[in-house]
Amino acid sequence: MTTPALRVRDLTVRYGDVLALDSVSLTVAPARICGLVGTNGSGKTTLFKSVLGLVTAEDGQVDMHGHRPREARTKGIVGYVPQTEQVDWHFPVRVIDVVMMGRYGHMGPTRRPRRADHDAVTAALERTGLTHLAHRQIGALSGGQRKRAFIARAIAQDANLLLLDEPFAGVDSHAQADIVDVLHAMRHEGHTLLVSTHDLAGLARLCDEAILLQRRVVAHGPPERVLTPQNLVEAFGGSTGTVAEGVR
Ligand SMILES: Nc1ncnc2c1ncn2[C@@H]1O[C@H](COP(=O)(O)OP(=O)(O)OP(=O)(O)O)[C@@H](O)[C@H]1O
Repeated sequence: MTTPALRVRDLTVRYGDVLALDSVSLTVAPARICGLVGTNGSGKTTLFKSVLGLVTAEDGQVDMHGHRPREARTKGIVGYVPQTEQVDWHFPVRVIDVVMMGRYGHMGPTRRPRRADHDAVTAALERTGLTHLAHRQIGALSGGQRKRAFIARAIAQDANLLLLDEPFAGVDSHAQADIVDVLHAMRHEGHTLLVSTHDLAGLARLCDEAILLQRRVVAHGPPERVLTPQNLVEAFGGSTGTVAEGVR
């Protein structure tokens, strides 16, 4: 059996009295796109933070090809595309500098870019259609362009496992289709992608598999088997009719 790109076992995370993840176990095989869906507060970001080693688990284990989260993050084995709403856009930095940040794990402590780093940044800007905006301040981009800049950073990083937090939020349908193409190309090259999204209707187009999270894993498998009315009611509440409407 192939070694999973990501293995999470019995992961429990609490913030004080709040139980954010309750004994979550899952594995994702290499070169797969796995959608992560659930209500607000269902633990998606907490799962990402756990995989990145940014929160301390009460119990359980995460590993990526034998690497523990913190090590995987510092070695650039796992990469993260944040919700762009969480970023300080007044920070005076150009698009090309943001994308170069993806190369830090490949550089020595001096962080002096070499030829391979410049080449990787150029290629990532091209892949995301941002070459003409490379020298613009990141704060002067549109929402969709900002997302693409962070995806370009992740491409330049060349991480084995990539976590994308809501890459489609606030992005028009044209730009969404461009992002989906880039993500499919990354999967084709062997990257594994875990993508949190509220876009249930677009899940089957994007993903090979999906995880429905509600503090614990409600269902995990092919999107059409995960998004059943019963599972959706369990995760989102409401009646089967109203929830199922949302994914048509
Ligand atoms: N730093 C924190 N301190 C206390 N509680 C927290 C903290 N971060 C998250 N929580 C709580 O943990 C639970 C899971 O939050 P999390 O951010 O992981 O959910 P989410 O699925 O990413 O939500 P959303 O879709 O709104 O981004 C929520 O109840 C949230 O209020």
